Amino acid sequence: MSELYIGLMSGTSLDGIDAGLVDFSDDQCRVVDFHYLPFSESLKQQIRHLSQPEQPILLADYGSMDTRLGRLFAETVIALLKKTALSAESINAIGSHGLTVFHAPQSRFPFSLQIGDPNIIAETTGITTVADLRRRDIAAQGQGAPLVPAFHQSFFSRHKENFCVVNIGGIANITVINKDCVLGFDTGPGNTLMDYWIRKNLNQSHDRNGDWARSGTVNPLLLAQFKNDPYFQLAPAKSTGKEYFSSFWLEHKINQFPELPSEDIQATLCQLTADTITDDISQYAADAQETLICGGGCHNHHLVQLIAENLQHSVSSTGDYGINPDHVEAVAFAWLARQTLLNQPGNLYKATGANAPAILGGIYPGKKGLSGKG
Ligand SMILES: Nc1ncnc2c1ncn2[C@@H]1O[C@H](COP(=O)(O)OP(=O)(O)OP(=O)(O)O)[C@@H](O)[C@H]1O
Ligand SMILES: CC(=O)N[C@H]1[C@@H]2OC[C@@H](O2)[C@@H](O)[C@@H]1O[C@H](C)C(=O)O
Repeated sequence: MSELYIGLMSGTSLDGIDAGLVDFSDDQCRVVDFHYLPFSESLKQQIRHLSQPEQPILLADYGSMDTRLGRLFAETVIALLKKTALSAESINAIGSHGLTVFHAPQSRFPFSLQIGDPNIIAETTGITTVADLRRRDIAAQGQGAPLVPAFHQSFFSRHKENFCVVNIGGIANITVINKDCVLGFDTGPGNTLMDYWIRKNLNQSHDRNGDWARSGTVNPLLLAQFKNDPYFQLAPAKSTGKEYFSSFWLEHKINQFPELPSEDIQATLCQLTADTITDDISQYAADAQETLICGGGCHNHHLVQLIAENLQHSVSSTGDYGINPDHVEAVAFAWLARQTLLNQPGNLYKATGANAPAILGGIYPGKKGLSGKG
């Protein structure tokens, strides 16, 4: 008998919505189907505007975007179900990450804000929806992020021991798994700064295969200036976001390099992402035997090559261990919803820095309430 969950993820790259339908029966994790709904350019711009730390925003814009994204998340689920010909009744629950508009775990009143109203998802699809998955961990003094390390441990440690998983989305995060401990934290920028820079200079959404970065030359002075940022020196637990590694961050750092060709800046940003990931692997996972990569950055061949050059051990894709690298985050949120409905903790509290394991999220019942599927 199948045990079906849907994971919904929209990450810091603001590219669109990932929806994964996952079967967890027999303690397995099988991706049955996947659907991706890309955001239009104008929607991306409006979301970017909402998550600019320096700009005032209207509460009305915030509220209507919460509704608009809730509807888009629901639409994505319906499109996914249509593909599979499965009914809403056959799905146990949806785990919805929402879209992070601001992450401030270190502020005086720490918070992490995800939007995409889960009431609308549950009402429209009829499926019980688990959402708001970060704030319970923050309430327990944690960072509220990253949350995927618990899933990485649960799934990938069946196949391996002594390894790292690196997710390279807008922000990059790492999970270190060995016999003695499991660690997980954000290493810093993944693709977000490279995406910004190529959008500004070449009007492209991302640096396809890393070809533009490869065409430039790394500037060692600028690289040192980037790496000088205090975030990289912080000990875990730590997490960050694109409100910190922002266009302002980059523009401020490159101010002193007005003559530098734009492709050299891209090359230096790519090196920064690679080096900060591998410096953390060397520091926190010195005896790891393999690094598995997932997230959109795995398609940036130049970046993956730089990572592999920096490491002494092999670098592979999570696809080699059963999960397509573009699916891992959505699958993890399906798993987190299941954890919550099973009354199990979802946070790896030593990774997030919380003071205890926590059952994460709010539950928005589907058409059948909480007693049955859907
Ligand atoms: N072919 C490609 N070549 C280079 N980079 C790519 C390619 N395809 C995707 N990417 C990069 O991957 C990014 C999307 O990655 P992903 O979907 O994992 O991010 P996310 O889930 O939004 O982020 P996060 O994990 O931080 O929440 C794109 O913005 C782009 O920078
Ligand atoms: C606040 C927030 O949305 N953080 C994201 C982001 O994207 C990557 C990294 O920064 C990670 O900390 C997290 O996402 C993954 C899914 C996580 O929580 O594990």
